[in-house]
Amino acid sequence: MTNSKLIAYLGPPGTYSQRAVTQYFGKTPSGHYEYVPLNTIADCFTAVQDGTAAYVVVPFSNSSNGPVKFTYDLLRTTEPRPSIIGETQVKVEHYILAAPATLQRIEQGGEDAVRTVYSHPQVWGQCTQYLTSHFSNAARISVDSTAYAATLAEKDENAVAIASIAAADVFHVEVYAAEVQDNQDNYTRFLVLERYVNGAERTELDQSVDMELVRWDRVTAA
Ligand SMILES: O=C(O)C(=O)C[C@]1(C(=O)O)C=C[C@@H](O)C=C1
Repeated sequence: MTNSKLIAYLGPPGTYSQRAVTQYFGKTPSGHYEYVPLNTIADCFTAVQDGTAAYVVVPFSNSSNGPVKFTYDLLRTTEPRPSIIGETQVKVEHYILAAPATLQRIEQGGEDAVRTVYSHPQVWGQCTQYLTSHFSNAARISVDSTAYAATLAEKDENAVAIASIAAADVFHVEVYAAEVQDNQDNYTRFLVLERYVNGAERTELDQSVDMELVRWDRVTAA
C-alpha cells in the first residue's frame, strides 16, 4: 500500500498515455489524486514499485503492430510484478506536426527540406504506408514519447514529429498532415498498474496478461 496521491503516465502532456489516463480516471481525478507525467515507461514502473505513484498507466499493445516492447520487458522483469487493476483502449490517430518555420520550408523546398522525423518507436510500424511516400530521405529518430517528439520538432526547423493532435494543443507546432496511420482502426491498449501487496491474489486481468506474455514469448522464439 502507498499513501501517494499521484497517478503517473508517460509524458509530457499530449501523449496517448495522457489520454488513456483521463479516459480511465476522468478529466480531473477524484479523491485528491493528481496526474504526473514521467519521462519513460521505465520511470512509470519505478514510480509504482517504490510507492511514489499510487497508480501508473502504461501502453501494452497496439492493434496494428502488437506488443509495446518496453512494457512487455518490464512486466517480465519487475519483481514483484505490479498488480494490473484495469485497462482502457485509446483510438490512436497520428498527425505530422511541425514548427511554423518548418511548414514554410516544406512549402518552399518540398518534403526533402525535412531531415528528421521524430516519434516513439512504436509509431513507425503504424505509419509505414505514409512514410514510404513521404519523408523517405529523412532519418527516423526514436524518442521516449510522441509528445516529447513534438517538443523536439518545435525547436527544429528541419524536422517533423508524428504525434497525437493533443500535442499540437500543448506545444507550438502545427498540423502538416492528419491521420497518417495505416489502419484507420488503430487502437492501443493501456494497463493500469498498482504496487503488488504481498500475498494478494492475482486478478483475472493479471492472468490474461500472463497468457499474452507467454504467447508472445512463443511467437518470438519460433
Ligand atoms: O508516446 C506516446 O504518446 C505514448 O503514449 C506511447 C505509445 C506506445 O508506447 O505505444 C502509445 C500509443 C501509440 O501506440 C504510440 C506510442
